[in-house]
Amino acid sequence: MKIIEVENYQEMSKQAAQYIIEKIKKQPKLKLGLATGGTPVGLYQKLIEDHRENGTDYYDVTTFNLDEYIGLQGTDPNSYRYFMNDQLFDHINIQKENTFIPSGVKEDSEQEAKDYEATIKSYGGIDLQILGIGQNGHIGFNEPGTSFESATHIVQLATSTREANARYFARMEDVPTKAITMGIGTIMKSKEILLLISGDSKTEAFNRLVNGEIDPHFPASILRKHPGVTVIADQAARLGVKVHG
Ligand SMILES: N[C@@H]1[C@@H](O)[C@H](O)[C@@H](COP(=O)(O)O)O[C@@H]1O
Repeated sequence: MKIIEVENYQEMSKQAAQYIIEKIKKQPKLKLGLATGGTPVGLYQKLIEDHRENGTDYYDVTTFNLDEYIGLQGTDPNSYRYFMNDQLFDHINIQKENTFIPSGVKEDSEQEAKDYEATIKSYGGIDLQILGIGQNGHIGFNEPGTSFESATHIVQLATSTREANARYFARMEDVPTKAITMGIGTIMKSKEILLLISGDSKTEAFNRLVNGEIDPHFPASILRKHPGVTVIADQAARLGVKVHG
């Protein structure tokens, strides 16, 4: 696991954007895995700025998002489809039909999970997956205890995750209790992974990520076994953490 130490959120976002832009230049048909949450917002802003100023071309890029809430339509401002359109897709020249996000409103969500996994496979898999990390080590919505081999599936959200995401909703009761997420196995099949970690609320997660045991109770720990992982961590997230080994 390669760790890039940066000073702050802005710097993390800038370096992550550069990383993606370089990749797209080399591989215009990049299959790019994307994440939601507060962490990648700055990265998406940098990509938009760059697209405006330098014209980086997304026409042939295909994207796959990690997850979606069950029960929210794509037009719901709290859905991850809405978030992605609003924060990125509406501002670059990507073809909307090439942006995949699992649906949270299919009648048969188990089938939707299978179909999503099959779609990723039919495109030859993900070249570069962007990840954030939850305080409890979740990646996508893979909560502690999820099998490292899991494919896209339906999850019951941990109370701590619902609380952490409640800031986006009017009331705690409005936060969905379930989500559909790529599995840890799906994420691990990505050729390369770029994990972003910022802020003092993530210090413990950063410590466990780089120094802890590889254990399903801290899902992100499995990333240490992936040969192509880069972590960009800002100073607040690294505060006091020594990287061993
Ligand atoms: N499903 C998302 C994750 O993909 C994200 O990494 C995590 C951290 O969010 P944030 O970046 O807001 O701290 O929260 C959510 O639960």
